[in-house]
Amino acid sequence: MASGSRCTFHVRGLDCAHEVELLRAAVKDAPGVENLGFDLINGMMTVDYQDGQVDPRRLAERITKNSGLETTLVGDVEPGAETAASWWSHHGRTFTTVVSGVALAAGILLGWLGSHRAAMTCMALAVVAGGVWLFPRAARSLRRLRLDVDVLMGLAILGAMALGEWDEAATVAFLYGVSESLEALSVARARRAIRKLLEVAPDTAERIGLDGQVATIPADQVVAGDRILIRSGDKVPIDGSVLKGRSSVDQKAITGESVPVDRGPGDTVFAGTVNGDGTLEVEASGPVGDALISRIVEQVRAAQAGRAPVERRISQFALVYTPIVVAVALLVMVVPLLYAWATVGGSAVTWELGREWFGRGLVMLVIACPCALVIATPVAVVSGLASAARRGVLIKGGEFLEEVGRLRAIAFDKTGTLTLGQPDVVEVVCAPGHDDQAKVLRIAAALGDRGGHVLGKAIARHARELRIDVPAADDYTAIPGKGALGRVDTIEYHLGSHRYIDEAGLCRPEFHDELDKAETAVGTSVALTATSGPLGWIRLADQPRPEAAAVLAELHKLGLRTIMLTGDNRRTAAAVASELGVGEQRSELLPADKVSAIDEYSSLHGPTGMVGDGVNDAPALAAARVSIALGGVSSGAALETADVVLMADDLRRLPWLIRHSRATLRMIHQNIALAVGSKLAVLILALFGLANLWMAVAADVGATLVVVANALRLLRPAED
Ligand SMILES: Nc1ncnc2c1ncn2[C@@H]1O[C@H](COP(=O)(O)OP(=O)(O)OP(=O)(O)O)[C@@H](O)[C@H]1O
Ligand SMILES: [Zn+2]
Repeated sequence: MASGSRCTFHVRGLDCAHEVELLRAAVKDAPGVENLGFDLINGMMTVDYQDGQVDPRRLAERITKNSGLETTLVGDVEPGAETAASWWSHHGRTFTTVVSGVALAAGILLGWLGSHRAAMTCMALAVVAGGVWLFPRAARSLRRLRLDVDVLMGLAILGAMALGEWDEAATVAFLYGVSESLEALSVARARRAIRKLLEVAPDTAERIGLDGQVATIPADQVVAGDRILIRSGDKVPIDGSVLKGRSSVDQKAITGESVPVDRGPGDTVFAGTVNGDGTLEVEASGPVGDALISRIVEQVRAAQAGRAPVERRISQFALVYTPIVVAVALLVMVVPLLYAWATVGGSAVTWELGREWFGRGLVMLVIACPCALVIATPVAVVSGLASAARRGVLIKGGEFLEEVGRLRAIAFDKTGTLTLGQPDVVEVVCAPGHDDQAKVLRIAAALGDRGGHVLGKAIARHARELRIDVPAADDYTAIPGKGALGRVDTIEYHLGSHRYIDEAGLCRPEFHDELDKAETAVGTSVALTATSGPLGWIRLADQPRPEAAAVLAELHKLGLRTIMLTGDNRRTAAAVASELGVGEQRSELLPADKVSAIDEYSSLHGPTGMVGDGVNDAPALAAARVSIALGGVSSGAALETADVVLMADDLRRLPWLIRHSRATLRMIHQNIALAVGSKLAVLILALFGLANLWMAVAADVGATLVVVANALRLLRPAED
């Protein structure tokens, strides 16, 4: 199979669902093109293609020619050209709409004053000004036999002119201009909101030179290893680790919570966060482009480029809806005439009758436009994604926003998710017949040091705190969900759950009973054995997250079921579950068992999401309808793999996320109902000859306006 490449284009005027259709059509037959992505917020389009089959520059020319939208390959644009045409590309539509509106108003006024010729001229001007964008696009669509908004509106305007209804034609042209400007404005609004996310990092940094002199340089010139001075009250310009100084840092830009965190030598600070009252000297970990905030912005950008499933369904609906309404419109235009001719005869087919029904048909052509309907979803989705990002919740696409809103249950991993994941050793116990506690700790630490398991690492840390010399283990092998084995001084040892050493045949009856008893105490006991038999066990205790109980209670109030999935032993699991008030719990699960538990739970209770810390729960996260990772600030891995990332190392945003997703879904549904309802109302009025063209367009524009305004409410900064 040929491998694929991706190229990105800047498309001038790409800011609504409508242009997306034009662009899709423009590349449809190009060989080698595999997948298209659209970023309405930044006016970008990405094309995935098979290597060697597509010349991106030629493709840009082709798209420009076929769609009429000026398309340039990113990297090819000279900065000068960008600004030259930009006033027109940004404000051109608004400008022509205003001209059209003024001409229309003048025309109406002159009409009242009885100056009919002058009024007609003004109306004609209003049509031309309102139609400069519309007619060329409509012509292009017609050539490709596409019935889109432009074609329908264009036909309505021409039809009205044919009937001599100049004021109607002018009104339609003007109102359509208004609706287009509104769409562009609403997208510009969302675009700004996302850009604001980026702007949290300052443009300059203060670099400390080798001679100790401080120089102000552009932030994007910082490279890994630079020493950066961050004064009290300043924003941090780059990600890095503190070399000198101590201060509190407000991480709101990243986590959405303005709880200051203490930072001193060795700690990490992030670009975009705000330094408190100390001065810090920081070693940059890399260029600004690699900073966490840049990655978040990149993810949000990519997220809103995709289409949410509701959006896709609406587009499909529009694809059917429009031709049907157009067909009805045509029937309305001809059937009454045919009927009159068949029943009464040729004399009944009068100019008056034709005019009447032709007019009603035109109204229906306008109703056939799916505008408000199509814009209803993307604006809501983009607003929803952007406002979530502002609160430290990174959602990887509209589909996940939608899925979260539909969840019926949430599964939680235990360690690191419902608990802090920082276990401490509370007890080291020797097996019957042994008495060297230090040896148990030393060997366990040697194994724990090799792997990445929290329990093993905690044991190793504890041993070092007691100044025990931890030897290096050889041939370390981890057995996920069970334990690990390895060699210390050529002797093989096993470290793991009681179940693991039972299954490995390494347990002994007396030890078994004592360990069983010990497991009634708080915490998790990890057993250590040699091949000759048990040496002892180490009990570790982890703290529940302080916010966990309240979060679980709130989720229950929101009507969600909760379940805890853990590899830990039954008693510990039960103790944690009852302390926190988790709905259900399953224990002693291997990673694969967690996957089947999620599947089972989903089929019993409906869509189930999974919350984990993204460290060792990847399979279960992947199995869930939506995977939610917490602690984006502390684990970069979570940022890449989970569908939703709570940037703070904290569960409190979870109920907010549920409410937010549900609110977004509700808003989308309201918007759709509104758009469809207003169409239906006009349709019925039109059938009875009670609606005219401007009413139909006004209903469309009105609905678009309300729908967009409604969706933008999601961007409102709220206290929570
Ligand atoms: N590398 C290891 N070192 C020591 N013990 C281990 C190791 N791997 C697993 N265990 C043992 O197996 C049990 C289950 O481990 P596992 O890593 O599956 O837990 P988990 O499912 O991640 O826990 P939780 O569900 O609480 O997050 C642990 O409680 C521990 O006793
Ligand atoms: Zn046993």
